[in-house]
Amino acid sequence: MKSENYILLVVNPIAGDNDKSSIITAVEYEVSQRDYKLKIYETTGDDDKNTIDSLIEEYNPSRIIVVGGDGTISLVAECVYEKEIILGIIPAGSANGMAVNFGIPETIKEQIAIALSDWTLKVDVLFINGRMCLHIADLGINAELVKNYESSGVRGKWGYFLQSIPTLINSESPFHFTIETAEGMVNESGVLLAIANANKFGTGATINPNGKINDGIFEILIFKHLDFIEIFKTINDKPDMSSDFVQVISTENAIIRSTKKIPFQIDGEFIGEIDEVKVSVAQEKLLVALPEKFCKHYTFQH
Ligand SMILES: Nc1ncnc2c1ncn2[C@@H]1O[C@H](COP(=O)(O)OP(=O)(O)OP(=O)(O)O)[C@@H](O)[C@H]1O
Repeated sequence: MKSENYILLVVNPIAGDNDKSSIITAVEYEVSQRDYKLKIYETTGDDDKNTIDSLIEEYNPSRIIVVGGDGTISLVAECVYEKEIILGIIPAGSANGMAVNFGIPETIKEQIAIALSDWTLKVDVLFINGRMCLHIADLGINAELVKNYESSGVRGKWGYFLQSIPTLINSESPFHFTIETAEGMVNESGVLLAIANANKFGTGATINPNGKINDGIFEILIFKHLDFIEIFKTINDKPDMSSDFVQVISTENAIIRSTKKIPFQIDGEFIGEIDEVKVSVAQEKLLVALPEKFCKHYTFQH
């Protein structure tokens, strides 16, 4: 193990379809101004988790900064889970839902300053059918959108939007769900069941305004019908949380069953069609460098 103070920079060269060299140069400069050494690792898409685990063993970094999309952030989150290694995020993917949710600003300069700062927060993570979820998973129409978007070949928010109209028209919704928690059993039909650790979709739409990222609970939201006016309001940050539009269950553990297999996504990655989901929360297990305002907000609420 190396004795110097290292930061590991994990770069996904294909994320978001854009060149990362100016970001790497800017990070190199900022790190050189501090008392750190930098080790850069470019992901290959093949066995990256094992390689990053070995680099952690070898370099003992105090911080890992990710330049990539939600998929790369999740990958590194698995590597630093329950460790005292700070995760820094420089969003460079196609949708960047986690960065939106963490209130990370748009400019690279600010993003680097935050990724290197001492403002950190320990956040909850969810485990859903054994997979880590930092942000939001869902069953139903949004997962169908993610699936159609991934297979469309059109990247970015525009591609996501283009897919939404045929998906909404062709969907087999409503779906029928049974939700089992320590509090009891709930039966409900809806077009979308979201499992939310946080409160925004990758598109920026607020679906869970009361969600807190470090409270040791998660929310299950069953949207009963997706009417276009309500979707529009939700995207504009004024969600209708009335009970005829959405039912909300807050809990620590749940088993969700559906009468038929339906599309399922975690953190923007389409997983498959399933009819049973087991969810639990692990409180404050991931140490993330976040904007000062965001950290203060959650520290004082907690
Ligand atoms: N060098 C590489 N070549 C090809 N694929 C790679 C490489 N490095 C990582 N990947 C793949 O990139 C994906 C993660 O991309 P990430 O989510 O970070 O960015 P993204 O642009 O938002 O992508 P997506 O739109 O697919 O979510 C993983 O599927 C991973 O296997």
